Amino acid sequence: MCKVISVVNQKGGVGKTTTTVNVGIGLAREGKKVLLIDADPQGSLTASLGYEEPDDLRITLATIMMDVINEEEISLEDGILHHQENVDLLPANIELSALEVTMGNVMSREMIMKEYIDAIRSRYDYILIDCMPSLGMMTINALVSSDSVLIPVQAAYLPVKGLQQLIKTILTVKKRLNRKLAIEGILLTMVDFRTNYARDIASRVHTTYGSQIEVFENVIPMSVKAAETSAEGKSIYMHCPKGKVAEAYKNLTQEVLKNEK
Ligand SMILES: Nc1ncnc2c1ncn2[C@@H]1O[C@H](COP(=O)(O)OP(=O)(O)OP(=O)(O)O)[C@@H](O)[C@H]1O
Ligand SMILES: [Mg+2]
Repeated sequence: MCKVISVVNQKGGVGKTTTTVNVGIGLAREGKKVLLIDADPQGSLTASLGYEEPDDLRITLATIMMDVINEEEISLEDGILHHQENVDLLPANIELSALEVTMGNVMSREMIMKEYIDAIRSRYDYILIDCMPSLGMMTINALVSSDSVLIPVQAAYLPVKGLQQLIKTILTVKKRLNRKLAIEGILLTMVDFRTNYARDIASRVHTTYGSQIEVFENVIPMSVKAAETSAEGKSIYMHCPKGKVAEAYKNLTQEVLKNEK
């Protein structure tokens, strides 16, 4: 059985892409068959897996979704790239933003990505979708396609308001479009444990959301090593295998594995 997880937060720069890469490759290292989908026109996931010029790619998520809209036959191999660390990638580039505009007039526009994912999901154990920093139609499509949502939150401050908006959107999608949608958990990223401030925030997340929503036990420490990986085109496990970020993502991967399918 395949589990589809969207990595979502409408706030930018909170670690969505870094988490998608390192949980995705973490799951692959545990023997799981993994597909990563870039659902951000910035193409950061695509670039951080080593495809430095996403705009040069011919087939991307946008092409596939356009084919779904036009009811064209899709070959499931189309557009899938194979990364050296044993994950597959469906890339994205700037064309995705044009598609988001086009989708405005399409019938059942929230269900386009789901149609594709439902067709391909039997080939994988996990599909992770790296969402863009907005709650627009592309992110709604990802939520509709998913079994659960992983929410990275930057621990530098607690954006309570932003999180409430996000949780409201998730609950609306759950009510109207995707009954089975669950919240995988809130993940604290870029945590600096040298400051008490970070500890405060960690405990505030637990008190504000802990009972209602799972907060992952593992948090991701702030480290320049994490920032370097995106430029290297590989995971933290290859870039700095003995570091604390690799250890944190490894433990987080175990938590994800433990969560029921
Ligand atoms: N644990 C960490 N410690 C230090 N820097 C990090 C860490 N995780 C990610 N970064 C860096 O912070 C920046 C933002 O991370 P990332 O791209 O993963 O966020 P994002 O939420 O996907 O951003 P966007 O909203 O633009 O898609 C990147 O430069 C990344 O390399
Ligand atoms: Mg990103």
